[in-house]
Formats: sequence, structure tokens, C-alpha cells
Amino acid sequence: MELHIRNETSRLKAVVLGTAESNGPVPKIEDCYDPKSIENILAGTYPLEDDMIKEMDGFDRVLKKYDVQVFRPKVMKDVNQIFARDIGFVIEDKFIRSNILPNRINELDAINHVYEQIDPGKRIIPPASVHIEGGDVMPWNDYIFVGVYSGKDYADFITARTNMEAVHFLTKLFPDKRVKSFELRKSNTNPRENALHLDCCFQPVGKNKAILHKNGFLVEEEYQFLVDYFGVENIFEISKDEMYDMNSNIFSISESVVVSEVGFKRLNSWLRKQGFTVEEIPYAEIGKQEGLLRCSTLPLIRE
Ligand SMILES: NC(=[NH2+])NCCC[C@H](N)C(=O)O
Repeated sequence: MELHIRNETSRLKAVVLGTAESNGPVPKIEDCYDPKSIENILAGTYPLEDDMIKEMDGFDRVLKKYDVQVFRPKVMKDVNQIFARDIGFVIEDKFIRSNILPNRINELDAINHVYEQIDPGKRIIPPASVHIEGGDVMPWNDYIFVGVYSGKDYADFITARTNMEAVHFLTKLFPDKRVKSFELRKSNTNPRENALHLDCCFQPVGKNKAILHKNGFLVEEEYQFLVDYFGVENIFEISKDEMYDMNSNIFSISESVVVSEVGFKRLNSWLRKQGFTVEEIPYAEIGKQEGLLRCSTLPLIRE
């Protein structure tokens, strides 16, 4: 397989889509690794496997409608394998294995059938000191945008998944790219104050537009860099509640086609006004685990 990913929006050819099958029983609070799952468990609203399978089937259908080759992970018993995004990622022709949260380590083996099709010389395994998850990594042409948390209390945050070592690692691995990091706001307890990954508060769409949530960023100048880079007229700024609902986590099939959640009324109407084709699907049950459409995918080949 010839991998090729240069950005977030070029025409998608092949992707891994996670699976909600055998997602396991409702987790114990102490086994959760994001505050939104905890909130839903406490409220008795944690999503049912059947509902999540239906949502992911709907996503699969849209991808296939656009002739995208869709790989699925091998189903592992009682393992949450919905968020394929985080277990590895592709930049240019390289597949980088994530050093993911130890709670999620089993998820990696499930895509061995894909991994084995990749030229061994293009498989990258970062050293153990590099903490990195695909949700924090966004190739954007000459840039690689990376969400990080570098506070001294990093180890206290199960919601902090990517460290500065990861930024240095990517800088060395891609000497021709500009690696730009963004400090993200973390909370283990309040999902409205937690940018779990960079794609929970930012995502480029189309050729030159972006969805953005200011409060997800800890450093004002870093947020401002994105506003200046895309231009304020090309930015769709989302509210705290919209970030909580994961509006920045839609998914691009191409520069003109996006998959979005059916409830994202304000965002979807903005996207249509900008000329996008918006494929709306229900995905709010998956959203209760603090991940959405981008998080469920691991793009392998874009044009
Ligand atoms: N790329 C993402 N934003 N992924 C979301 C992952 C959500 C999952 N509950 C976790 O905490 O790991």
C-alpha cells in the first residue's frame, strides 16, 4: 500500500474506520479516560453498543458512496475500538505508530492486517518517551499542527496525550515541514474545559477554512496564529457547548464534501453557505465518549 496524506481535506481514497462492535460493558468510573464518558455514566446515559454500531454503519455507507476504500479493525472482545484516529497516523508516505495512553494499547494490534501492507521502511515507531495520539496531529501541507500539553502537572492529566517530545520527534522526522505546536486546555473532570485532542477544538475544512474554539487553547498567541493563518473571515468560531458536542470533529472526504452530525445546525448551515456538500448523519451517541467523526477515522491515502 502506497500511503499518501499531505493534509486534512484532499480527496480521500482509503481510510481505517473504527468499530463499535464488542465495545464492552459500561466502564467503571475509575477505568474511564475522558470526562464526558464519566458524565454520561453518572447520568445513566452511556451509549449502547447497538446504537453506536448503527451510527458507524451510517458513516461507513457515506464513505463507500464516495468510493472510499474502508478498512475496519479486527474486532477484539470487549475492547473499545471506535477511535481509530488515535492509534497511529499517516504523514506523507509514513505510518507513525502512536504511543497511546496505556489504557488503549490493545487497539493497535487490531489493525495489523493494514499495518502489514505498509512498506516496513515506512513504518515509524517513536521511542517510549514520545507520547503522541493521532487526534493531536494534523498535517496541513507544509505544516504539521500538533496539540500538546507541557505543564509540569502533565502526569496528572489522563486527558493529556501528546507531549513536547512528540513535537521534537516530528520536527526531526519531517525536516522539510514546519511543526507548530498548540498548548491545549486540559481537565480530567469538566468536558467543557477539556480539549482532549487538537481535533476537539480545531479542524481545517476545504482549501482555506477552519473550525475553531478559542477556549481550547491555553496560549492566546497560538490561537491567534490560526486566526491569522486562515484569516478571520474563513473561521467558524464555535461556542463552549458546540465544542462539547464536538462540532470541530467533523470529517472531510474532499475539499468540497464533509461528513457532519445531523444536530450541528449552525455549523452545517455555515458549511453549506460556504459551498460545501454536507453529508449529515446521526453520531451523537458516539459523541458521548468525547470523540466524533474525525476521531473515528485513520486516513491512509488522500489524493
Ligand atoms: N481524536 C480524538 N479526539 N479522539 C477521541 C478519543 C476519545 C476517547 N474517549 C479517549 O479518551 O481516548
